[in-house]
Amino acid sequence: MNDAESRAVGDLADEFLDSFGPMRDPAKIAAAATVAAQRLPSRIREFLARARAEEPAVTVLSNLPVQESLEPTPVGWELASKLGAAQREETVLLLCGAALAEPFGWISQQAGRLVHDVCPTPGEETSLTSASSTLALNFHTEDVFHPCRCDYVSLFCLRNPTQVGTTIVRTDALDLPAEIRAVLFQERFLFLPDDSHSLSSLPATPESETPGTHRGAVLFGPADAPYLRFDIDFMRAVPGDQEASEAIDAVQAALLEHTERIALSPGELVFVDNYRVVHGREPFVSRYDGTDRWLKRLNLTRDARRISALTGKRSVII
Ligand SMILES: O=C(O)CCC(=O)C(=O)O
Ligand SMILES: [Fe+2]
Repeated sequence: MNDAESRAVGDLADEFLDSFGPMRDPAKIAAAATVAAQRLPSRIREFLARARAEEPAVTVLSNLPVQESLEPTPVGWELASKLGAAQREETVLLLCGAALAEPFGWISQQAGRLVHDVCPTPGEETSLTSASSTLALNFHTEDVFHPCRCDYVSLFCLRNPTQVGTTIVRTDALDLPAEIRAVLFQERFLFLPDDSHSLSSLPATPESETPGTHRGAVLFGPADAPYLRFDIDFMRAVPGDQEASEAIDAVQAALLEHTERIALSPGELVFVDNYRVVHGREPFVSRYDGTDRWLKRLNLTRDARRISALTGKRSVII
């Protein structure tokens, strides 16, 4: 966006923050953001409306406002939450996201916050969560286990001094043999909650000891341009199904052949279509000196009523 549009987004964020203060009530904030997003510059609303209609794999907004006086990168989301770090940037993400789809969160993830912090955390360097650093994050569908997982995962870059790449693979790029595709279209796979979810907040399921486990297919939707659900670290074939297990390996191998990278710069916001793209992250070295990479993250659904239908509650926090 141009500088005038960027300023207008910043002004709208300030106005929103003045009216609503820190984000305490997620349902109220999400609804208010959807209304306020109508006042974003028209070119941005049109751009995002087109993205919603045409389903591009990734959509990027650039030149969004990030304050010169941005505070040091917090060492983890808990501290960020306690400090209320980068509230203005959080609001910018919320407003832009709400122009594309509906914000929601998880009670089991980052304590039910609507906007998350993605920054390296001491002790988590090799974890399988966004708080890691030295270990690459494998390609994954965000929240692969859940039927209400987001349509878009949005990542807004505040700091990325060493240009660490977010890695992606477009489902359309995968050229899998027909017999493997046929297996992947069948519900022969178990998807598990990833380590960013606290298991105690997830419902127990009969299918497995792990709460929140869900059975489903890897490919679904349009036969000629299928949607994908995949996370090598948090899925497995139904026990005893060797063919399904081999199909998982075939997908993982294909993903590694079609890797693209997006190294976000401050002020860039990427909306990753969570049905059409899997994403991950390159490894990097964290410094914990306030200059580390820092993103804000927001989950977006195209239909929040799906959440109410499933949970039996009118809530934007699953
Ligand atoms: O840090 C990134 O670029 C992506 C991390 C990630 O997978 C996520 O936050 O969902
Ligand atoms: Fe992710």
